[in-house]
Amino acid sequence: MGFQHVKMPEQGDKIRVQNGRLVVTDQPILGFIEGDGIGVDITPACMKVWNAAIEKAYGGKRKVHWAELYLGEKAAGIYDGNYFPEETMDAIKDLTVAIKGPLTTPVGEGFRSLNVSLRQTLDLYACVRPVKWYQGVPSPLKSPQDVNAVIFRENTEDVYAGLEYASGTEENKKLARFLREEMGADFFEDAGIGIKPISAFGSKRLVRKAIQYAIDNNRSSVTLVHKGNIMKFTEGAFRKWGYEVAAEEFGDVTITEDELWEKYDGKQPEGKIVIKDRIADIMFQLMLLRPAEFDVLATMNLNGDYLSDSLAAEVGGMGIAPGANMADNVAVFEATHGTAPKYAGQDKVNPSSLMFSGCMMFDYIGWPEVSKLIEDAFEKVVGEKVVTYDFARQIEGANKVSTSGFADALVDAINKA
Ligand SMILES: NC(=O)C1=CN([C@@H]2O[C@H](COP(=O)(O)OP(=O)(O)OC[C@H]3O[C@@H](n4cnc5c(N)ncnc54)[C@H](OP(=O)(O)O)[C@@H]3O)[C@@H](O)[C@H]2O)C=CC1
Ligand SMILES: O=C(O)CCC(=O)C(=O)O
Ligand SMILES: [Mg+2]
Repeated sequence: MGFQHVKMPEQGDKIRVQNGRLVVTDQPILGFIEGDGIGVDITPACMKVWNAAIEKAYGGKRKVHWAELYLGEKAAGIYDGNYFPEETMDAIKDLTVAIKGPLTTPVGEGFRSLNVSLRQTLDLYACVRPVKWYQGVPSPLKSPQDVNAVIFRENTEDVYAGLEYASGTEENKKLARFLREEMGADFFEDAGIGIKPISAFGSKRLVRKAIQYAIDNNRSSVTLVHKGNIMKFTEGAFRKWGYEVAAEEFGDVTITEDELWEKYDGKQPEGKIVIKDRIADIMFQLMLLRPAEFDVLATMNLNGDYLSDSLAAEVGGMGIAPGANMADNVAVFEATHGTAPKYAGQDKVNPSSLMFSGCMMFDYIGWPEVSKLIEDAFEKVVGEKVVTYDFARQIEGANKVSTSGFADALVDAINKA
């Protein structure tokens, strides 16, 4: 495949998918996108840590050949103002696996989110965000070790679908007229209008992936999070479709919460995953007060976006929350946080969110030794109170270091492991 600006490494092999399984050689090519804002700080820092852990784990037998791809401001500089070059999409499809830094989205005006466009263009329908506590990390909870959840957030529809019509525009007036005259709707004259599509197809494939993950990883429950009491035919339908997938496709390994009590007196039977649901507002309280009751969470797009940042706060904050955008055959790993513009270029922020997204990526390609080394090094370094500013402000007597200083401390710990 010929590219205009993307330079594929001279060595290395593209990851392939055969019969639904990844084929990864010892010399894979992985795509990376630096990202806007603090991308310039965290991406090089993470590269150092990832490469050191790979070298340590495999002693030179395995190596990643990195291919830089472009989105956002860096892309605009290279592709004549184009923030979202098509060849980046082609390259990600070609490479199958990539990792990206955060990308800026203007608020209330300007272009649509590049992150959302990426997810929709590549149909990366599941945003997977594990939330767990590491020893030594500061937390506002009394028992942060009880937090061990994995959010499966639908990533392509909901109010993120881009069906939004600004107040005062012709399109808005046309739609408002239709809604009033044909549908009997009533709302203020000058309302901006957004449409929230939630489909059976999108909901079911997301919940299917969440249940499959729970099966593959020995998880005990999948909770469908929704506001179905208010938005009955979108969020309520998500709940209904979620239970349908569980019953129709995983009936032999799942039970509902009602069945748990009616048939098993509340004692979870061996080999069964409990499917339950909670209304979104109470879910935020439950995850603070009784996080141990929750495991895999399946959400629509907006609820999952909110819940991700809220849960991150329970285990150290945005600086440590990893994630992945996944389809069945393509995956783009990324931090949960954004571009934190006020810190851009200051070598200040915590690189751990992107770093742990990388760990998810190495697990995904079948190199778990790499993530194990990084996780162990992280606990060792943080245990010695060597931390970036975000943790330092929550830890008494911390030794505050820069982004690159933290990466260097991790590399040192990895080399000594
Ligand atoms: N996937 C993506 O690419 C995403 C992109 N965005 C985009 O990012 C831009 C900024 O969004 P905003 O809402 O400010 O959210 P951000 O996540 O960028 O930043 C919010 C705050 O979170 C903390 N934070 C974020 N990253 C880190 C880190 N690595 N280490 C330590 N602390 C961190 C900082 O807190 P403090 O101020 O307390 O120090 C920061 O001010 C917007 O354009 C938004 O659209 C947002 C989310 C995801
Ligand atoms: O696309 C964006 O700018 C924000 C996306 C976001 O907040 C997220 O995916 O968590
Ligand atoms: Mg978000």
